[in-house]
Amino acid sequence: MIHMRNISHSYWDGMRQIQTLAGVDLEIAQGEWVALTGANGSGKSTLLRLCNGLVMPTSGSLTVAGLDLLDPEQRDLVKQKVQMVFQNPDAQITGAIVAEDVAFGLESRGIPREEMLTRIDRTTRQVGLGNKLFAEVSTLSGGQKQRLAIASGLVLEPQCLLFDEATAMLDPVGRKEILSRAHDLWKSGVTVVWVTQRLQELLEAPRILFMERGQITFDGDARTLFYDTDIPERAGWDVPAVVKIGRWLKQQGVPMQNLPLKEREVADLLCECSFVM
Ligand SMILES: Nc1ncnc2c1ncn2[C@@H]1O[C@H](COP(=O)(O)OP(=O)(O)OP(=O)(O)O)[C@@H](O)[C@H]1O
Repeated sequence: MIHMRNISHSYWDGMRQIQTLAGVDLEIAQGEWVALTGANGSGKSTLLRLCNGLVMPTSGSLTVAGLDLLDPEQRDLVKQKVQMVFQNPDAQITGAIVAEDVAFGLESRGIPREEMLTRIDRTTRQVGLGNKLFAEVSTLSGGQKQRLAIASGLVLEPQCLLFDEATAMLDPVGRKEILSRAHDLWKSGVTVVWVTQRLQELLEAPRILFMERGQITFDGDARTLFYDTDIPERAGWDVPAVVKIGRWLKQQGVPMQNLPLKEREVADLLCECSFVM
């Protein structure tokens, strides 16, 4: 789905070049859920924006959904296939009414009216806004606005959704809601790249990318990241209790593949250990 070869990128800040990505290689297959994390300024947003042509690499090759992003005509097609959800929904909502906002991308692509209505109806339901079609956007909660932003991307039937800290401005309920909608979409076959600073979201991700100074320095699963690298310490993370207990269990000889990522797994392991002790 996403193939990056030796991608570099830099910004010109008016005085000098600021290198944001330095020789990134990355393969993401269709249907994967990939969590992307790293310190502020490590290059996460730039990497994400490259994937739908919002920024262009300084060097390297990049294809998304089989299309070459360096070719301007193919780039326009990629922008349909890959949709992005930003941290602040207000920055991407353009309509005053829910249906109007969802319709915007379809109108600009000349989709026939009949099909537009079907798609708007389907996607607003998919994100739980079926009963808000004619509501004014200004009356929606933060979580509802973020769901509207997802619907407006989803209505274009993308193969991939990029979430750039899309839950950072939401309360725990709104956060759960968005995560669960994203999960449903992933289960239906959409590729998801999920930028986050939340360790809980990393623990639940099947694949994690960790970025440092414009490079991907870790690409693997949560067990390896939390139990077999010094990244949590290097990144200054306050690891969750489940990992603290897991590290103790590791010292007691529990094999890597059994180390817990969920609270339920801790309970199971402690029960087993108490039989052994
Ligand atoms: N439009 C821009 N012009 C100049 N420099 C930029 C621009 N956007 C980002 N940068 C710089 O590029 C580097 C990488 O930024 P990027 O936003 O990709 O990192 P990030 O990991 O997403 O950070 P954050 O977690 O703070 O969003 C930073 O040093 C940033 O200051």
